[in-house]
Amino acid sequence: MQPILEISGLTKRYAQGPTALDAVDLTINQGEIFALLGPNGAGKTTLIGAVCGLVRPSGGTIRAFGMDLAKDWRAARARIGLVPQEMATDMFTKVSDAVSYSRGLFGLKRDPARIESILTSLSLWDKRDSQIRHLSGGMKRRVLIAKALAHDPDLLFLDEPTAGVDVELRRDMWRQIGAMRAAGTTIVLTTHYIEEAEEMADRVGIIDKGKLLLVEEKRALMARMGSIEASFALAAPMTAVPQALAAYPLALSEDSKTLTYRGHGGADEARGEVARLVAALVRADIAFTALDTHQSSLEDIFVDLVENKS
Ligand SMILES: Nc1ncnc2c1ncn2[C@@H]1O[C@H](COP(=O)(O)OP(=O)(O)OP(=O)(O)O)[C@@H](O)[C@H]1O
Repeated sequence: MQPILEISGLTKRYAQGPTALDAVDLTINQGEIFALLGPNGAGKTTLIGAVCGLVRPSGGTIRAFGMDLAKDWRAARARIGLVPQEMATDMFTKVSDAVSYSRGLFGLKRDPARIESILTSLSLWDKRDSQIRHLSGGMKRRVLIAKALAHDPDLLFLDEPTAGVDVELRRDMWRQIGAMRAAGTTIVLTTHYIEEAEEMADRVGIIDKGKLLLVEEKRALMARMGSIEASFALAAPMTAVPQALAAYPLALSEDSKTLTYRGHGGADEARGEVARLVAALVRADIAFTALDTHQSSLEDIFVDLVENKS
């Protein structure tokens, strides 16, 4: 895959604050959805700000589309879109004017057909003549996305796109983001909703206290660090794990009534292993009355990583 953004040794020390970014190296590939995960204050917004020209780095380099941002700033920035956390637009502006204006900021000609297409794709066309202040919180979020798309960026940053929105709108936003990727846009989003990264990202980066702790394919990460626990409630208590099941990592509870399996791997592997174990129990004539399984999620992995480093 072609790198579209190459960040190297990026450091930001705020004068009156902490080291918000500490020598971050990160490459974003063309066409991917990359989720940057981290707790509050981890440095996510600072990282986006450095790429989008809102934060002046203390050190390091950023190359976008092969251009050094420090030198070819304007040309590189023209191909980058940013959906910020908060709206800085004049609330009295009409939706379509706000989006047109954003396009104009990048020196592009007016293009009413393009604005219509963006507004339609975000279900905002009906609201095109409404002043932004009259829109619901969810609609305002969509306006932020429309404004970021107005100059047809190739690389789009979304800073906490679904913070504080209801579940329905969140799912809708995920669909929208999926559609943008399908249309060829590379997407970097920050989130502290792990479910969001789990649902959408191709790759995940975990940042904490300004340091990038890990960058990995989501599937590989979940397969490498994932785990599964399966507990069998036994029909009859047993005194020890039978020899026939010695090959499985099993533990018997103190009351001898529950047999628990703890294994590692991704969802598919884990399901296969539990299915084999069930067959082995049946062959060994061990009856159980209930089976309870827990598959670790990206959330468990994230908590493990961030807690172990702090
Ligand atoms: N303008 C600033 N001046 C001083 N310190 C700052 C400034 N902006 C951010 N910080 C600090 O830098 C650190 C990183 O902040 P940043 O906003 O990048 O984190 P974040 O991961 O985006 O957090 P959140 O999820 O809460 O938005 C925090 O400790 C924050 O307090």
